[in-house]
Amino acid sequence: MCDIGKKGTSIKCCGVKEKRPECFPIEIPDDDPYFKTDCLNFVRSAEAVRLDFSPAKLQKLLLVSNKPIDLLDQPLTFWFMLILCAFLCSFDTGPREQINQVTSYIDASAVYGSNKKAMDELRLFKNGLLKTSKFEMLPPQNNGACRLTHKNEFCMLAGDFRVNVVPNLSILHLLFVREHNRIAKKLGKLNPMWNDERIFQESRKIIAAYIQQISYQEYIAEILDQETLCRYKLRTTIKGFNHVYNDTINSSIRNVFAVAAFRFGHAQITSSVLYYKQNNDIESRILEDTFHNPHMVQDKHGRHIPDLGRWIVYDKSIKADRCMVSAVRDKLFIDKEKRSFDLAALNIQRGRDHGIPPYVKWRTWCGLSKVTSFDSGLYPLIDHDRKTILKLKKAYKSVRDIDLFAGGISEIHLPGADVGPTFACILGRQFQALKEGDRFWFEIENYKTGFTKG
Ligand code: HEM
Ligand SMILES: [Ca+2]
Repeated sequence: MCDIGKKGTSIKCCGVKEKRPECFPIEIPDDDPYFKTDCLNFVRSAEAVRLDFSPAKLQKLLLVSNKPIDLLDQPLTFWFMLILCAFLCSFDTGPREQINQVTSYIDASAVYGSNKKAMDELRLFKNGLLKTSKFEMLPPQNNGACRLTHKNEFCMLAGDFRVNVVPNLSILHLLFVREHNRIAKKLGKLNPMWNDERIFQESRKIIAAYIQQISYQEYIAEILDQETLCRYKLRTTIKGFNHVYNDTINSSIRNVFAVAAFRFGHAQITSSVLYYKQNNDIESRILEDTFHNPHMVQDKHGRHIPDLGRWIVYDKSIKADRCMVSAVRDKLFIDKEKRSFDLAALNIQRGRDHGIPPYVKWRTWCGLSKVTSFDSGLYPLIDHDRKTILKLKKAYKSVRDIDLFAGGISEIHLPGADVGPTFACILGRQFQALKEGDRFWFEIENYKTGFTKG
């Protein structure tokens, strides 16, 4: 999300005389249990042009005084003018769209960056290695926005700009950088004729395959139920090839996936970050102290990294229900002046910023039962418990107003899943597109871009 103004300064939308067009601040009601101010800063996502060549749009262009033109009877210049016009006209029409900052494909872009320039900055250009700093840590970045509380600590650089948000995220970035370098060293030894470029790309191919396999077989298989996994063909093969690629599938990230469904993980965030020590001792820090603070990772030259790793491996994640911990609901990115954000509110407002249709519309899109009322009549809410329905009724005047994030996160989970039916459908469809529309998917047989039979 872009909230950078001129010369890299943040855009202020609260307490300013003249609001900029990018501003869409959240009004805070007087009875808010935490916030004492009346305004929460919110900057709209950068807008993009939507090139609209839909049949409806073209038909509109072809109508002259409400009479359709005979298409078969037109000279070549007409077609040229038509295409030019469609292109130019689309610049100022159509709904507002947003821009992606990272590649949609599950291509290890969090490790290597989303473009060549970013990748080159991360490479050592020697023996296929990625850059690290002293004690095999991530390399430093100069203009990162970190809260440095201890001497000699630094903001870290990785393939994704969110690397410093919380320590448990930072160590996952680090894990894959170290693994890349471990593989690169092995490949270099096994293939003395390979140059830096070949070792680097082959190692990258392996890391990307690891991440695809872990995402589908370990993660998605855990968060979704068997039926959804089957319906959207999300399982990967254990052995051999799987020719899943379909060049008609659009693998980009659906707006609804990014602004609502995949944010279900925000309800799994815990209030503390823990060290699970080797001697079974547990140490914890409150989450809000760890935002953008590399201390837990870099303390004692990274001695606690395995302790953080043990925590994320051994501890069960919490249920993704409608409750979010105070550390992100009240104290997200809290600063010295005690200014903070509310992640649930940001999610809902981001949905409105991007113009996402409401909860009930997504149910229809997913082929789920119609909803026309909260708890009465022919089509009431059927995937929420009684207490939640009452809460939704209190918050929204009409059932048609329920924002997708609010309606989706509070659904009763499908058996064996971490989400309810609406989010399961949106996640399932997105993950299917990310797999079947990926020419470099790791299960595809291709001697250059894929793997040989093992
Ligand atoms: C402590 C952990 C986390 C923090 C502090 C955090 C914070 C944030 C923030 C501040 C945003 C931008 C909100 C906005 O302005 O719209 C965001 C976006 C998002 N988050 Fe999280 N998040 C965390 C964990 C997670 C997890 C575990 C998941 C999913 C499993 C997740 C999924 C997403 C998604 C999909 C977006 C939208 C990204 C985009 O459109 O570019 N987050 N998160
Ligand atoms: Ca990517």
